[in-house]
Amino acid sequence: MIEVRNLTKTYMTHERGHTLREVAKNLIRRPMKEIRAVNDLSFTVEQGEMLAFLGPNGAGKSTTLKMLTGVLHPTSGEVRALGLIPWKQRREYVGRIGAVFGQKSQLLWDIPPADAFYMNKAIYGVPDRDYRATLDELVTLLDVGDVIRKPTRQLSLGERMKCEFIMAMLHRPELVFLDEPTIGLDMIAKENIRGFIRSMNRQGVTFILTTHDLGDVEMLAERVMVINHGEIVVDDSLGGLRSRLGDKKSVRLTTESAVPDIRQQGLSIIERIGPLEIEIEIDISLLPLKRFIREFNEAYGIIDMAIESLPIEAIMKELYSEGAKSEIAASR
Ligand SMILES: Nc1ncnc2c1ncn2[C@@H]1O[C@H](COP(=O)(O)OP(=O)(O)OP(=O)(O)O)[C@@H](O)[C@H]1O
Repeated sequence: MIEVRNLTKTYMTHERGHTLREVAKNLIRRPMKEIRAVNDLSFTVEQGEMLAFLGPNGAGKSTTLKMLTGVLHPTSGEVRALGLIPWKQRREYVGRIGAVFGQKSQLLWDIPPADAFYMNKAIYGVPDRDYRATLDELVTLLDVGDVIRKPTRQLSLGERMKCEFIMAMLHRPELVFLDEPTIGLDMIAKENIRGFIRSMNRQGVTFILTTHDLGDVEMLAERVMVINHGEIVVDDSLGGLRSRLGDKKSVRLTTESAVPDIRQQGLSIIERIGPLEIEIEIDISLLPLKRFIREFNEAYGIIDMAIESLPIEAIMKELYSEGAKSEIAASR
């Protein structure tokens, strides 16, 4: 469905300088600096996949998505999506893809979503019967029968996001790009939107999701691609990602005597919750749980304990930090 080969994008910007002297000098000379936002990306996405495309701020996600949607020309490399070259066959391509940006609205502020939907019908040339059938299905799925007739400015964020999804799906796109689709939503609204995305995915729609909300990733994605400094750091299933970084557990303990600042292989203190309460991270490949519990019980007397797999946040923190690349490469 999508084939990306050696995709690279460099931006040329003016160097400003750090000191006042440099800034003044650079105002006259205007030296240029090259920023390699995306560096030699190659990957494929199959039809029906749900790919989370992640990375820290400035990693190159938006730049990649802009090239995949055809808004931006690459400096070099190739993209073939739905059999088309996005930035060359843009008209045909746009008719087959959809996009939802949590921070940008496609609706019009003063008119009801129902009218904006009708405008999109005309823009995409959706036949009457298809339009009515799709609208009915989406409105029922998202439960927005009354909502779509109110002016957009009167809608809650959750209601507006549901309408943004209808707007993006009315022409039945095969491939949909989502950028922070649940940003700012409460838990119920997030779950509604995630449920909708899942049901569209079950119907065969391919999704590429960019988000900083790891709840979206855990609830939606099967495959996770992490980029940093414009390069792929990881491309794996969510389960594979967890095991790749070692079998880490978070242990919350209440003890009879305070646990001191200890240094032990496979163990690190995450947080001191109270004088006798502590959260510890354990890599059980280095420090088996049984041994940890025995030693801690003997030394500090365990009163209460809760063990959980390390949340995906912790895994992402490692991947987003400098040096993540070498760590992943070493674990391969
Ligand atoms: N138009 C531009 N001109 C110059 N540099 C740019 C431009 N757009 C992006 N960049 C730079 O390219 C790099 C990648 O930016 P990009 O917006 O793709 O990152 P991102 O992963 O989407 O980040 P975020 O999560 O913050 O949105 C950054 O260093 C950014 O400053």
